[in-house]
Amino acid sequence: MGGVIQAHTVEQVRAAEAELMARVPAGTLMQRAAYGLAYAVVDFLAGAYGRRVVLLVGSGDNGGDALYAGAVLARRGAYVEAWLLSDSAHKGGVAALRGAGGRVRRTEPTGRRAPTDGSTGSNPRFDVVVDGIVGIGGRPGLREEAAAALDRLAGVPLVAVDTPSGVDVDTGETPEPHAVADVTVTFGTHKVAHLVDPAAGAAGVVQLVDIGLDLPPADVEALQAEDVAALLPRPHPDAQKYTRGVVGVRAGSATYPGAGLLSVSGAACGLAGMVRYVGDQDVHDLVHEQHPEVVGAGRVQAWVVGSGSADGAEGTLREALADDVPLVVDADALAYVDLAHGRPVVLTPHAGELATMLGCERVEVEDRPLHHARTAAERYDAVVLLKGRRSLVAAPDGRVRVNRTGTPWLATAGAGDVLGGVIGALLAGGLTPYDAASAGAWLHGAAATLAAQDGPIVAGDVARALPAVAGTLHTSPPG
Ligand SMILES: NC(=O)C1=CN([C@@H]2O[C@H](COP(=O)(O)OP(=O)(O)OC[C@H]3O[C@@H](n4cnc5c(N)ncnc54)[C@H](O)[C@@H]3O)[C@@H](O)[C@H]2O)[C@@H](O)CC1
Ligand SMILES: [K+]
Repeated sequence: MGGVIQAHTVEQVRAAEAELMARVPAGTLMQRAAYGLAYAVVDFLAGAYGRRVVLLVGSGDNGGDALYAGAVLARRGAYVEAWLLSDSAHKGGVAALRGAGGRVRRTEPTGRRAPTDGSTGSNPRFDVVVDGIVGIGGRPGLREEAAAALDRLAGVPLVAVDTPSGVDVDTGETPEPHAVADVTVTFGTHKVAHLVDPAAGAAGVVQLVDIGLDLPPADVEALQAEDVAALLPRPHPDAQKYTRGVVGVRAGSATYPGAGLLSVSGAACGLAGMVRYVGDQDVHDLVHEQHPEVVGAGRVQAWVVGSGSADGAEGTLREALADDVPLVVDADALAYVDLAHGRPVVLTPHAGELATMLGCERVEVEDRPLHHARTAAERYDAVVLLKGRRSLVAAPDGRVRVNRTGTPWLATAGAGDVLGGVIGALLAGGLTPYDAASAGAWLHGAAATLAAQDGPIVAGDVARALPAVAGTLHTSPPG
């Protein structure tokens, strides 16, 4: 697929690096990385001359990248000071920085303060910290010296080399202290920690420097607009409403009528040929007021079940399962998800609901979202969309798509109901559960961002913005 962002594991990166290193002169990859890093820092600082740069340097090649980049910056007129956080540091890098006029200092032993200008609080001395403490060779967490140096430099913008030091690169978990970057400059490919929260939240803006690696397909990826555009169903020139797919909604109840209405609003985004609503008569009337095109019971190609279904969730799910079609199972119906075993299903829990499904605490899901989304997808043999800042769509075979669209304004009541509806429309349009969930999450986040341009939003605004977002993806019929 066109622009899809792939995130590889450390093992995959190491293998690709070894293969490439065998074919190019020694040091080539590090030079490519260092130049890419140096120019990203120049870009970040809008220049090099006269800028003050501090490098935090660990014992490995991540520190080597920082030192060589520091040499480039020093040659371009920056004041560059390296703080070596360990007894050993990349020798060639240290020599290069010294040769370019940079300063190299060993930090005080563990527990003592890092070298400073004597000032306290923020560090007006430096314009940027380059975090070369650890990269893909690091264990999660920071040694005391590294943590102390970061504390000392708190408030200074930080550019991370390859990854923010201290995060778990392959899982995106952040169990220990770690660096928090404004920009992360990574090499060869994205790593899982750049896409998956909570680590992604510590990576800032991620810039990729191509160093020529040849990589296999990744298990973790993020769709871009062009990928979503390629997935969306388009009406065939001789389409009629039934061939475009009919999505049915069984959601809402006398207690929660709005959930039914919002699920329908998402389903009525225009990407399916028809929307049916089956449920409480009062909800039906409410739906009709706002969506006169919605019809009642009949054949569907996909069901959306569970939002606001309250006590009726189990019965509603059983009724939907009587039709042999794909389903979106949300909210109250998630408690009965075993009934849907073996069916093509998208489950759409938030962290609390997933915790209940897996018999663990919500905080465990929030700390390890990738692990728990994958576990649930395997256990329930279903596509699991774990909702969050970076929603994850996990397939039973271990593949995961991370959604990067959206806005904090999307944290609003009923937004999840709209999401279920959109995914249902895409299922009815013939997408696989994995594609429907990931494209639906992308559209939903993008619609929220569009709607929030004019100020705070409610869930209905997200639904209303969906057709415009689909329009930006050129979903007009062919011909
Ligand atoms: N291998 C390659 O071909 C390339 C590697 N590059 C750079 O090299 C990095 C990987 O280098 P390395 O394999 O040397 O590993 P790192 O530099 O990431 O870290 C390993 C070193 O850090 C120490 N360490 C591990 N965990 C730590 C912790 N929590 N706190 C403090 N120290 C810790 C280890 O003792 C080890 O010496 C990449 O992230 C990238 O920045 C780039 O130069 C591009 C090419
Ligand atoms: K780093």
